[in-house]
Amino acid sequence: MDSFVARSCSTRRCTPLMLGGVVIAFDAFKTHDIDEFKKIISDVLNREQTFEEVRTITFLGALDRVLHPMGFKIQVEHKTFVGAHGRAIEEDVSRKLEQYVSALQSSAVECEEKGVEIQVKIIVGAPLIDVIVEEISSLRATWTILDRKLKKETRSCYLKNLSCKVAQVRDNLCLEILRPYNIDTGYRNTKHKLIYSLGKAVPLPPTQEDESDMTSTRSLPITPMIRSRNPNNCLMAPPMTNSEEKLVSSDDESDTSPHQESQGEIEIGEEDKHDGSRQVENEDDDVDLSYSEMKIEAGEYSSDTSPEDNDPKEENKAGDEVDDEIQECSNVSDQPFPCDSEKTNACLESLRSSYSLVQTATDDFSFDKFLGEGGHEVEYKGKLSDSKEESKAGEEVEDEIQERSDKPFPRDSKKTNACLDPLGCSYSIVQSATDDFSFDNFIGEGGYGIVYKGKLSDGQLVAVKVQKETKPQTSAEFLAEVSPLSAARHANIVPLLGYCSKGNLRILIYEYIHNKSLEWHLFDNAAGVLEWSQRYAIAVGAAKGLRFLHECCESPIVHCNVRPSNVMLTQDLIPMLGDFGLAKYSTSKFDKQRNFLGNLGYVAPEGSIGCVKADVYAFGIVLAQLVSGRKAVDAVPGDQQQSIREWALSLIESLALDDLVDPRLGAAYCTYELYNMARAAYSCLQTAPLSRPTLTEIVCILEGENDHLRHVSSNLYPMIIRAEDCSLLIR
Ligand SMILES: Nc1ncnc2c1ncn2[C@@H]1O[C@H](COP(=O)(O)OP(=O)(O)OP(=O)(O)O)[C@@H](O)[C@H]1O
Repeated sequence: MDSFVARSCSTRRCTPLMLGGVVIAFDAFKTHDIDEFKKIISDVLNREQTFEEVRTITFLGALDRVLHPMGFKIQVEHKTFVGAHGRAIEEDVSRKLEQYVSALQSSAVECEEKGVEIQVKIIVGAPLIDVIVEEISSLRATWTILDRKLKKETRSCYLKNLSCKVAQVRDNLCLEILRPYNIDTGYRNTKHKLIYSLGKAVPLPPTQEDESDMTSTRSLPITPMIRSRNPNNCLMAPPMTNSEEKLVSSDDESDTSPHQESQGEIEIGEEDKHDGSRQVENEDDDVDLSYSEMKIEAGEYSSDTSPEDNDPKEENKAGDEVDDEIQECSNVSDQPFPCDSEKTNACLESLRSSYSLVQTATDDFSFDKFLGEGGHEVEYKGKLSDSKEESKAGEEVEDEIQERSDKPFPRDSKKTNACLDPLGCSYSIVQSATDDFSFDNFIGEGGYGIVYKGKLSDGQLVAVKVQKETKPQTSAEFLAEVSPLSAARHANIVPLLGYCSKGNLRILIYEYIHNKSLEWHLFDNAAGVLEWSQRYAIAVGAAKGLRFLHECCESPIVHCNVRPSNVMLTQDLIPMLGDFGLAKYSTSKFDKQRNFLGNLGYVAPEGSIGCVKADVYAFGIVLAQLVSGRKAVDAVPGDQQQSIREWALSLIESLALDDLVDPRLGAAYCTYELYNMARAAYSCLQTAPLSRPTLTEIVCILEGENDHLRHVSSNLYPMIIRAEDCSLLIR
């Protein structure tokens, strides 16, 4: 052993896996104490007489089943290594590999002194025994050590099929030699049970110098993950074929030492083949782009780090005139709505004028200007006049509305349209904008009110929502309640531009969103079929909007009515959440019952609608609808109704994710995004509210920030939590 060539730390870093040496085979699905593995290493190093000429110790972990992050066990077979299952397998393998590599780093020092390399390889395939034998043959092991947790009854099979020398770990952790000589088994490596593999060398612990290098490249793993690349599946390493063996043997000709590099098996970037010290980032560049987003890099995720990737400069530009609290949100990278555009501000300010202007705009809420009605409001079309005289007259007439001035509108009032009262919206403006709430301007009626389309004097289109019934409250109380809603500005939130009240009438004025609601796009016969990429983008955008309401406003805003009809779409299909925070305004028993029934498919099992976890549940239903194109509650034969939740959860639990997809899409969908959408929906639809994720977590799941799942409740992701909690025990 003393004669072994010492290698420098830098060359160890990126050394491809080596052939030969001692292979320690273990069942990677089971929990292992790393101290046991370290003891095996010490025993091998100390028994030079037995394990002569050892240059490499390979920990070969085999998986014939993996624990899906959703908590199910997946039996691995070739046919399961597709789509969502494939991703789950890949993630599990990556995670395990990183854990073993980092746990074995301290032993790498001991090995380095004796010129021995340690490497870890995780292989996936079934049956376990076949895949292990096949891989040991490919690795050309001189010795195989069978871990004590491999099934004892299979020992004779290993002995029969392995041509190399064989030892085993006994329960007292001592090594026992089973066969100290090679045999010819006639094994020809033709079974190809291996489905997928990933391996890499265990590096020495970083020196101080290395650490400073690493800080400059952020918290990248100490050693790079070496991935096999296959034209058909970039992460899949096929069993070594004869031609690959030849490739290795041709290298052997120039290097007669047993220290051979398996170039045909674990493929890395060209540079790596020549220069082992290549930087990690470059290596990742070699990974197929379609897979790069799913890469898991230990330690890179911080729960403090926002996954948002918006350009902060753009946000700051917009932020000049945005409220302070919105600025705070932009600091955590939530994109504020660019509400300071001149046009928006002018309209916003114009809408803060007196009730009389609304009255004028809608011809005193004439039926002609009636647009539609929600459960809470009636919307009228109104036409605004920008004449100063009219505004003045309106203010004089509507003294009552002056009440509102004791609750100043919390926004910048510098840009006040000269003709309007900056403290609230004039009724006459709304009245005129909606042509006195003319029928022509009626858009529709929802649970809270009737909605009218309106046009302001500067041409801006608005949706005017007139509450159908209101609880007794003063105008001041009303304004105090809605002003936080009007302060909520985000790219995925329908801006509340203004509001006014007259007597019992409560009016909310929103920006008009041109392209109808998600409900229409999913379910109306006149709508075209939304493409998969559009659905996925809508899911992510809507989640960001809801995240903003829950997590970025001064005090959290519970939407209370998350459903496709409240996801409005722009012409570019950007989703905008509307109707948020309104449920509390509904007072009549009839409306409450109507809203409850209307929302039936979206109400969480605990029956609450006024808390963030209830919003999360409803969002899970929306996700399932986006994927499947199904109604929240569908009629099934026999006058029965089936909730989308039951239907979707049973498919997700049986991992039949492809069956979730809207049949109108055929095969035109991305399996990775489907996996993320299903995973997010599954988490949202948990029965226990506390098991449901936060919106930040949902965005991470949707965008494939899988490492973040470890922050989600342990009952959903036991495997991940356990591994994290116990550094020595690896599952
Ligand atoms: N900002 C908006 N821009 C354009 N159309 C809108 C806007 N807000 C609402 N609408 C339309 O007005 C109609 C009524 O909407 P409303 O939100 O009141 O009812 P709903 O969403 O059908 O039910 P619910 O009150 O339960 O949310 C719907 O057709 C909706 O698409």
